[in-house]
Formats: sequence, structure tokens, C-alpha cells
Amino acid sequence: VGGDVTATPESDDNEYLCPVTIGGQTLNLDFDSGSSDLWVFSTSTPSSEQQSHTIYNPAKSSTFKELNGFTWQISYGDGSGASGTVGTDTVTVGGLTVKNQAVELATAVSSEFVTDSANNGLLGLAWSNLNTVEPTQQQTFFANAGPQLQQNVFTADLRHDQPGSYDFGFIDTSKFQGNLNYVPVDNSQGFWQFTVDGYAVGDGATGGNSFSAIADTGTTLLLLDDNIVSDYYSQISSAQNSNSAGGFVFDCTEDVPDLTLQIGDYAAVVPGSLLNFSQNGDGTCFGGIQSDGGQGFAILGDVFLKAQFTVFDQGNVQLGFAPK
Ligand SMILES: Cc1nn(C)c(C)c1CC(=O)Nc1ccccn1
Repeated sequence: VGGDVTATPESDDNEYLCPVTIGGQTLNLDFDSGSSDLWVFSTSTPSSEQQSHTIYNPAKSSTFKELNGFTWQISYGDGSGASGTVGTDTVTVGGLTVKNQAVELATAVSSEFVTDSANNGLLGLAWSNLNTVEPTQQQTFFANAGPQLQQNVFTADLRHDQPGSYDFGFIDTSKFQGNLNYVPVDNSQGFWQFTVDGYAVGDGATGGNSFSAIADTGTTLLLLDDNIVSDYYSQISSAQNSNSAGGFVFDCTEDVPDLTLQIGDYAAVVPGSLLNFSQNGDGTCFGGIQSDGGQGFAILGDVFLKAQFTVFDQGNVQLGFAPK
């Protein structure tokens, strides 16, 4: 048994949304391998915050069950967050169904989510030890689905300005070139965390120290250590760190170098075209590489994942990468 679901980019590839059916109601959710809560805008969300979101109404689901007294509260590294109550329902993603899945109903959401009307909640795909439900931590959709999957994996094929896909339970070899390159994962902090062994800017030599990184489908950009960020932008003459833009920008006419991350024997190339992320409207462009805020690990978000086919292997606690 498996599932295949389309991942549609919002404008500027800011996030990727996938249709999820909960108790017969379909909402577009943001699949996030950097967190482990499945939460939705619902009839419990204040009407002022519901705005133009699609909401889940548990009263209309014949399979919803309240988990009385259970609560959740999540804060994301970018300062956004949400909280609320919990129930269970039947959740279907791309034909794959999990019964009695914990579904977290938002009673409060931060402004970032209120104003992002395309996003009706998140489906966490990190490890269940990151789930925030109290008093009893809940399993993710992927953890619950694991036993029924032919292969205990999901794959991400995100694309620039076009629909991609997530597959659950199988690896579609037509979606990548060559062989998969696997790297061990340390899931002790709940992330898909692994070691990057070095990096190269453009056609420069691979160097630098090894560093820890997480594969995070719920983060838009490629967030790296400040030293690597400075080294990268030193190769773009007009680059500057702009407070008003919120990060490194450069003239849109510039030639933007590739970045290669050495992961074991695999050289993961992120083409310059993906690293010229978006236009600021004033002739400057916003970089796809930005600071990770000094939190001790790099965050390989969608900018990185657009350039690789990625296998999140829950059974063997490893990640696989291949070029597309
Ligand atoms: C972990 C992290 N630290 N820092 C500085 C950032 C930006 C992150 C990533 C992050 O916040 N991702 C996210 C945000 C909202 C919803 C889902 N994922």
C-alpha cells in the first residue's frame, strides 16, 4: 500500500501545499519534515483568524473522536506558531489512509499563518519525539502509516514553479538520475539530521569543516552557517546583507554561482538559478542562501530539496539523495 500526492508551490516557491482528506473533508496542508504535528485551521479557530482559509469541521465528520483534555502548542524557528486541542480522525494522503490519526485543531494561530490564506495547516513528517501534544505525545501520519507501507519510506520531489510530489511507501526510480546516495540520520532531536562533509562555491575547491544539517521541507530557503554564507556571497560583487530585505540581496543581473554540498561521496549541487530566489522589485534579488541564525545546524529547506530527489527512510533511519 502506498500514496502519491501532488505538491503545488505557492508564489515564489514559498511553500508547497498538498491535499489531505480528514474525515471526508479535504484541506491543502504544508508537509513539513522539520516538525511532527498535524494541525489544521478548524471551527475552533477564532473567526477573525479563519479569514479565507479552508477549515476542518469535526462536527461534520462521523469518524472524529475528541481526545479530551489534550492540548498542543508549537513554535517554529521563524517565530511563527499555533496551539489548540486534539482529536483523532481518518486521514488520507494520495490514496494512503491512516485511521485514528491525531488531528490537532488550532484555537490560536500566529499572524504568519492567518495571512497565508493558501495554507490550512501543517502535516509534520519529522520524528514523533518532536510532537507537542500533552499529556500524551502523538505519532505522526508517517509513523502510523509505516507498518502498512511496502517500503517504510517517503520521498520528496519538489520543483521550481511547477507541481512536484510526495510518495509514501515506494521509490519511483523514474523521478531521479543514477543511484541514490544514502547517509545515516541522527533522529535523537527529532529531525532528519545528518552530517555535511564540506562545501564548494561555484567551481571552487571543496573545503570547510563538516557540519550538521536537517532536511526540512517546511522551510523555504537554504539556511547555512554565517561563515559559509559570507564565503558564498563574497563571490557576488553586488551582494549585501540588507536589513530592510531581511537578508542577503544582490543585483538581479549578476551571475549567481552554484553551491555544492559534499554529503559522503555525493556532491549535492544546488544550481545558481535556484539560488537567485526572488525579485525584490527594485532591481535587486533575494538570495536562496541565508543565515541559519547560529542555532548549530544548517537547515536544508526547499531551495536545496528542489535540486535533489530525497528519500526519507524511516525503516533504516537514513536519507537518500539523487540528482534529478
Ligand atoms: C528551525 C528553524 N530555525 N530557524 C531560524 C528557522 C527559520 C527555522 C525553520 C522554520 O522555522 N521552519 C518552519 C517555519 C514555519 C513552519 C514550518 N517550518
